[in-house]
Amino acid sequence: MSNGEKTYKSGFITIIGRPNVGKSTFLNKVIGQKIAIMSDKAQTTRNKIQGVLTTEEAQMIFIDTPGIHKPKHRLGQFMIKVATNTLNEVDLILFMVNASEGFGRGEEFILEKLQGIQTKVFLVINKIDLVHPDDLITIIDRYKDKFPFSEIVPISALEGNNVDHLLHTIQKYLPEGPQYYPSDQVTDHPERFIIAELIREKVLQLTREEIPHSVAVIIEKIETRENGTVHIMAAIIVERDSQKGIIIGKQGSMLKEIGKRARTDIENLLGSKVFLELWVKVQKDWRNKASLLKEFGYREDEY
Ligand SMILES: Nc1nc2c(ncn2[C@@H]2O[C@H](COP(=O)(O)OP(=O)(O)OP(=O)(O)O)[C@@H](O)[C@H]2O)c(=O)[nH]1
Repeated sequence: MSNGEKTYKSGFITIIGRPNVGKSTFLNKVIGQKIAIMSDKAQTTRNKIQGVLTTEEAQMIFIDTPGIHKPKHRLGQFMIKVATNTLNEVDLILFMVNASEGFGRGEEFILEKLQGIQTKVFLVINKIDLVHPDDLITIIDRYKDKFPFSEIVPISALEGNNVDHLLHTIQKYLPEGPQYYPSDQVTDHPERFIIAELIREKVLQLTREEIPHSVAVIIEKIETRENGTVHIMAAIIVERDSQKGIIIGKQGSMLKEIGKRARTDIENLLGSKVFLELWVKVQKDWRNKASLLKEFGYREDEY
């Protein structure tokens, strides 16, 4: 464009990294807690959009890359080939690592997957609030030789340090492009997914370390009754009987609390009264049972 006017930029970005490195924290920081629901839009894209950041200069669409984070399970294997396709199709990859943890097999696995990928990769070193600045140099040196990263950006997603700098750097690398989504859209997750995540979040919050992140929530029914109340039936899937006991709690007290807190959030989300029915199901080793993946909503043709 002439007169020095800036052109609009947009692109698809995926954040990869081992569990717990802070991917969700970063996205929440960037996108905020606001969730716009688009219930009438079918989930037809292969990859879930996790959030959209729209500014006057650019639009960044963060998408998930299923299959790259959890190589140990068949769930991962099942989706790994699609992960590779996704990595080649996005405009930028953010490889996030935890500054307070050493380089491990998880990182190595991901770097192997990145070999031969055409897309540019940033190394995002998160949780710098946990390390001494001198150590940061050592961490950077360690990673620098392992992969030709386009940029190395240390941040603290939790405290917000350097997050703006990362966003500016991302913007520099994005191609010229249109604003794909309306400005007020932050995510296109269907309601089902968000509701499941809200329930899962309460399970993890209230049970602290006792229930692993692999706990799944399946929304079995969402129904709007004539009086406008939304009835939701959801199953919390755990792998062990002992975990079921923890989630139910003494005389059902834990499950009741999970339900109460989740209901409040869901009511805020939907803007209507919600009747939430929760139950806990033990499905041993569910992540390794390929036949069950379909039941849990992972369909090969979607990924
Ligand atoms: N000190 C510190 N903690 C952080 C930072 N970012 C994230 N965390 C914490 O690290 C933990 C994991 O963060 P998440 O954002 O859930 O990590 P994730 O990568 O999305 O994890 P998965 O969903 O399991 O893949 C949480 O307890 C966060 O509060 C950071 O910059 N500094």
